[in-house]
Amino acid sequence: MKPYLSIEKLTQKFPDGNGGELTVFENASFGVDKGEFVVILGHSGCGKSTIMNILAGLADPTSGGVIMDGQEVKGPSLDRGVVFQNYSLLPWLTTLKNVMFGVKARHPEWTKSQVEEHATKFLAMVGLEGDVIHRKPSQLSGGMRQRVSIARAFANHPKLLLLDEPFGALDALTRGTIQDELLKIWGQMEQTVFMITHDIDEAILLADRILLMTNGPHARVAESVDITIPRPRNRTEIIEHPNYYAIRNHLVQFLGKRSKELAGQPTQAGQTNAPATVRIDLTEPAEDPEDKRPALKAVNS
Ligand SMILES: Nc1ncnc2c1ncn2[C@@H]1O[C@H](COP(=O)(O)OP(=O)(O)OP(=O)(O)O)[C@@H](O)[C@H]1O
Repeated sequence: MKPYLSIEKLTQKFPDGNGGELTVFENASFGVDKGEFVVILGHSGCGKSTIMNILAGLADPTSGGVIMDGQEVKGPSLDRGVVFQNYSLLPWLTTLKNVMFGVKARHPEWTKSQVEEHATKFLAMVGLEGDVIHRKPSQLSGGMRQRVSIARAFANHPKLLLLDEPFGALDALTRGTIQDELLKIWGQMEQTVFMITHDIDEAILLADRILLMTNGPHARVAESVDITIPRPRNRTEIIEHPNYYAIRNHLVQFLGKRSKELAGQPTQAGQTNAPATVRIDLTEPAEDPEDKRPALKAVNS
């Protein structure tokens, strides 16, 4: 059976500025299940934002396509919500009205008070209550603005929520608090999320699965790493889990070394670049009682 979101043989080429062609990625194929939180990690320039723009329907790939819930993704739609690093709030509307704006578009049949109640509920879920919701974005801190964009995105309950480095502009303390709020709100809804980040610890905290991209050009999604740490997760306790550093080391090693080694290998005609599944679980008993090595399995490789 096809996954809820299916990325099929996606290829992106751009003019390289010298009359030639830059192949960013080729035949990238992977799936995301309904309600899954998937994070993509890779070095600058490998094509993460390009994939995100295609998923959002803001750009067309050179070839290949994206199927979501049985339909091909074509152009932007309310079914796909995007949260960017720069908040993209409407500056002339209050916090509450910024959230209501999207809810009204999604549910045109709702009364004004239904829309307001729904928006207020989601703002409260990210800790914005009272007078603050009647302030305009310019009167809020960066962290508060990002909370508003998260509340707005979740309040619309899109089929797919795309997060493009949403915490990149925030200080570490605020970032931590909002990560917790994001986890809380995500835990209460069956929301499919696809997120870009450069922060390995953030990726482990939030994701069900992390997709690892090799360096470009000719980048590919080489691995899909299962995050074998039970939920609910919490920033301070997660590091105590036996799998935490084993997973972290695998990711660091991939980004530091293997992303370069695997880079730049053009695909054969017709080849599909599906990622290998990696599952690291030190809590699983080793098959051979004498074997004390970490349980590391690669499937489909
Ligand atoms: N419209 C465009 N025209 C030409 N080249 C482009 C265009 N958009 C992106 N590129 C090139 O495609 C490659 C991938 O860019 P992309 O922004 O997707 O990378 P990224 O992985 O998101 O990087 P970062 O982590 O720095 O945001 C880069 O080499 C970039 O220069």
